[in-house]
Amino acid sequence: MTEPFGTRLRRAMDERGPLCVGIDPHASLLADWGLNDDVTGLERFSRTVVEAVADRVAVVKPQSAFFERFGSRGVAVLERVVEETRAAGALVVMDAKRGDIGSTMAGYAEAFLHKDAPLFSDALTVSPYLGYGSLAPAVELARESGTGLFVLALTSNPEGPEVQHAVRADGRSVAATMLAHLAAENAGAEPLGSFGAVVGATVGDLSSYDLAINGPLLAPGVGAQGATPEDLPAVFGSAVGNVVPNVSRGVLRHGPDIAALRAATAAFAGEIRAAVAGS
Ligand SMILES: O=c1ccn([C@@H]2O[C@H](COP(=O)(O)O)[C@@H](O)[C@H]2O)c(=O)[nH]1
Repeated sequence: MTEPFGTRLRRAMDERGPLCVGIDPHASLLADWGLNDDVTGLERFSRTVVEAVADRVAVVKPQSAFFERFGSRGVAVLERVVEETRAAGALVVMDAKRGDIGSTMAGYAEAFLHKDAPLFSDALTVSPYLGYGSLAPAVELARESGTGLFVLALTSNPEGPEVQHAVRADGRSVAATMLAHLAAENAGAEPLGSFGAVVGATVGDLSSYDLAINGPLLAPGVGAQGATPEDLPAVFGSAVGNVVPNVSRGVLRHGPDIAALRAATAAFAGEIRAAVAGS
């Protein structure tokens, strides 16, 4: 029986620190690395990042969009990235942001969370904006396969609040409702639940939100989007110990040199550790 994702993630965070490095092969980054904007460039880029970081960070988050844009050959590269990352000891959070009616959601869940799937990942980002209940097949399969979900709650982009801050008839915001659903999923889980929220490090004051969901908080926005490791304690308060900060371009812009990628990763990891320890 596979250990639950939350258990595996807690251990990885304790051993390696909480940093998640994102693999986002933007066309502009491929060019900066001297690579062509084609499948060969994609493969060289992403496997270089895996070699540089997957043996030292807790989590790697491939951004599926940048692989899908090359069609089946790009997805084949993504399969190798997942396999090599897991072999090097990091957990893979597949950032594919899937969300659909329940019957179709079952298909997406099979694609990423079934142990025999070519893209089997430790966790998947999902969108609850067809209604949280539409995610039920993914929750069920995640429980069976020892994987996890990260549900978009308070995203890092400036457009998010128009949906996520909207107030429901019961007076709760949409985002607070998602957090409450996650707290219910994770009730009783130890040391950490497997059902996390995506909460951007850029979103500012979260004091009106209950982030105590007993699950991980994936926090994109550090680096290129303007948030810093020092911002984390103020944004996440007492939940900061469960935060998995993601940095993609902030690390990737230092490539293709492996030593430079590792130095940038170590610098972010150190700043995050110091900020969390001092909070
Ligand atoms: O709210 C969200 C949810 C996901 N993301 C993703 O994280 C990375 C951020 O990349 P940076 O280069 O560090 O800005 C990217 O894959 C986004 O799709 C997010 O930014 N915000």
